[in-house]
Amino acid sequence: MECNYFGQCGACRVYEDGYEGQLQQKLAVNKERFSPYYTKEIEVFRSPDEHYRARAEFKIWHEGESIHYAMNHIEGKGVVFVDECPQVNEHIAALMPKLLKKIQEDFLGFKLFGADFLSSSSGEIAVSLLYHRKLEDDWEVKAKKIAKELGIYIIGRSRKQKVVIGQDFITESLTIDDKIYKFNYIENSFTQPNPRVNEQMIAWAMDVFGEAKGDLLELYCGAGNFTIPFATMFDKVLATEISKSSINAAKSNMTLNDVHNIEFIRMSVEEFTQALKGVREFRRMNHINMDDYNIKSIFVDPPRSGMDEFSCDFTAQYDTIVYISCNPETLYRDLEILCKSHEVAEMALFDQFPYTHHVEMGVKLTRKGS
Ligand SMILES: C[S@@+](CC[C@H](N)C(=O)[O-])C[C@H]1O[C@@H](n2cnc3c(N)ncnc32)[C@H](O)[C@@H]1O
Repeated sequence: MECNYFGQCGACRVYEDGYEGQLQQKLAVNKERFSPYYTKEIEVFRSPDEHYRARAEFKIWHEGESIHYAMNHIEGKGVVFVDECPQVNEHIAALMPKLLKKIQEDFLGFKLFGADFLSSSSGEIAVSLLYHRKLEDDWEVKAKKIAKELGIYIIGRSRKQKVVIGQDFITESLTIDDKIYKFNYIENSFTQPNPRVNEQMIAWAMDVFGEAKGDLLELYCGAGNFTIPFATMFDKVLATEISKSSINAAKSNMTLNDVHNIEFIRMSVEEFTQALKGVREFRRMNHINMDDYNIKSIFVDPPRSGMDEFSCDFTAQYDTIVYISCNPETLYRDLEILCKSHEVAEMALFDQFPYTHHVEMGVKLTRKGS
């Protein structure tokens, strides 16, 4: 990857052996880490080695009359100006300088401190501009002009204010095993950053569930990224997620893909497990009869913090567990609990974050003795 700021901005690190070398380092670290639970080959899924990110967040740095995109310096030495970025997809890369120029020409830079880009693979882009000031009508007039000239959506955000120019979502298409799925991605909500690796993660998860029958329970479902493809292979899917905007997007994605066998519930994992145990009653669960479900398989994709002990014990009730993790350290911690009753049958490494030490891991667990 050609980059003028390699090893300086907080987004990437220098690896002497290029993309393949850094991937092999990450693989070696994780083989060693997970060796108490898995000694077979870890399946590896590569990323494109540039233009792989469909979303990116930059600071806006003011220097005299001019403004720059910026990232924190990796060693905490202030900021690094980022005039171009080979990590972001081609559409964001092409837009970045044009947008900055328009912001300066139209005086939209006053108290602007951040710009977040969200793009589909086909080039639809929503940009969130983050301000330390109230956005008045004249801001909206100018932002509308820029949005039209650049063919993008702009979302102006400041304290307790959100002004949407156009719309606050883009629509992404993912191809999984030759089938195309469409997803509305909402600005300011979780989406997987690397679409080509995301497609491989979903295909892998479907593959390792294999012949699993009956219904599926999914925790941390986001906007239905895995749920909607899973719905093609299970009779029914019950999926929960804490974020209201993600659950709303998940419901619209179900319609977008003409899928009807998913029940999305907005609930934290902690609330959901309390509801199932009868510890607390939730109106949001009133229309769900758990006796209608025949769940033997569970899919979890928690945030970096992983699951807590209670959620792991809950998950261990099910015979087949597929766990996707963006943090191998918390995955390892959770495996210490899950592997009391289960064993790791498959493990994969997805290089979702090239040129960083981060990886995404996938694990399939089956009940011991089954
Ligand atoms: C790594 S993301 C995965 C989302 C989705 N599976 C995807 O592929 O886009 C983790 C998700 O867990 C949700 N989340 C975080 N804490 C939660 C909790 N305590 N209970 C339920 N969902 C939670 C977040 O809102 C986020 O959507």
